Amino acid sequence: MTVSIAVAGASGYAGGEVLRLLADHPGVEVTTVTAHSNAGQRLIDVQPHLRSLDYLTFAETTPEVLAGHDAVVLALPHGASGAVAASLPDSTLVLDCGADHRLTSEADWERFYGGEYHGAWTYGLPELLHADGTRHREHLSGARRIAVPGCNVTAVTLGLAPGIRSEVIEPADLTAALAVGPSGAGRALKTMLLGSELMGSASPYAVGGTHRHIPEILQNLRVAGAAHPSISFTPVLVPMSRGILATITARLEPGADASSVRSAWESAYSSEPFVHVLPEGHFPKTADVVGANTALIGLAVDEDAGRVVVVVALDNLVKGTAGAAVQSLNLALGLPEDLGLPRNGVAP
Ligand SMILES: NC(=O)C1=CN([C@@H]2O[C@H](COP(=O)(O)OP(=O)(O)OC[C@H]3O[C@@H](n4cnc5c(N)ncnc54)[C@H](OP(=O)(O)O)[C@@H]3O)[C@@H](O)[C@H]2O)C=CC1
Ligand SMILES: CC(=O)N[C@@H](CCC(=O)OP(=O)(O)O)C(=O)O
Repeated sequence: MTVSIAVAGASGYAGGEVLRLLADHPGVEVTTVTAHSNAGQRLIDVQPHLRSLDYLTFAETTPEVLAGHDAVVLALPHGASGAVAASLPDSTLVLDCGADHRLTSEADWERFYGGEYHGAWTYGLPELLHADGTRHREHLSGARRIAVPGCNVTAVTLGLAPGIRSEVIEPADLTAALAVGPSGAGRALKTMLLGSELMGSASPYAVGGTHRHIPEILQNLRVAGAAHPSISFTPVLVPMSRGILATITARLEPGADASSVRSAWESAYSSEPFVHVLPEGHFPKTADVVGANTALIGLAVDEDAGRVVVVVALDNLVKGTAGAAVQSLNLALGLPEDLGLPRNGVAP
């Protein structure tokens, strides 16, 4: 049976990437796409790279338009998906690429986002290691409401969870500095601004513990077993269209060494199709993962500093959003988890 899907916010970057993956997914058919200012336009006039979807025209994003599908993917700005989702039947699988249903703490929502709190949904990070050794994918089977993680959050969580679960790193005093591409900010970021100010520069933003992904990272680290995690998180916008390179450090627990560190990460991800730990001495680049639903992890122990250094690369629009949405959709519907998901990137 083919699953019928509507994608809301399909004129944006995240929605466009969801469509690129679904277009080649053998188990689904995209029957409806919606937009806001682009409603009424043909999809391929706005997303000209999506040639096989030339039969689609953007409708308005309304509950009526989205009703009647087996699955709905929401790729709307923060605050826009809560009300839309609430009007869809419980039996419809709804995946929200935005933040509206990620945080379990209403206080965190109010502090970092504000506006109406809609409650948390099942979290869409299948590889998330729980403190008891289980994986989060078990919670996704049969789920009908899924909150897709933030892209920076995915990188930092995948980078830290094995060390926390196996108690080789201290969950307080963590640091993460991320080089991020501007596509993470969506299509709304002004093109002229990108050309004149972003190119040729590296620009920090949300410095000093203010980034809205911090509570989501801490929430995940608690799931992995950290009682009181704390992290200093600094993103830096760099001139690459896609990608995140997260450089994360953590203090070694007493008694932990290079061997126990490597074994913690390798055992956590040895069976994962989309998360790979690189051999000793190898570190990932963002260019290695462009277009792929893959996160690559490099590890080192800095003996002098007494810290583990974890470097994670992923494509913010694939493993950081659209790929995570499709992977979660597969699990929710009982399809093979990797169906329709590219493991290989594009190069150069
Ligand atoms: N870009 C990324 O790497 C990631 C994005 N996300 C999340 O995905 C969601 C979409 O982000 P992204 O694609 O980057 O953003 P874009 O700005 O590229 O796209 C936003 C989409 O939402 C539509 N839209 C804009 N305003 C409204 C509104 N008031 N009501 C309904 N629809 C509206 C736009 O329509 P139109 O263009 O026709 O006006 C467009 O389709 C966000 O919640 C974002 O946080 C999550 C992880 C990573
Ligand atoms: C460059 C840039 O601005 N990137 C965004 C990442 C967007 C993302 O992960 O998604 P959500 O907005 O859904 O949380 C940021 O750092 O906030």
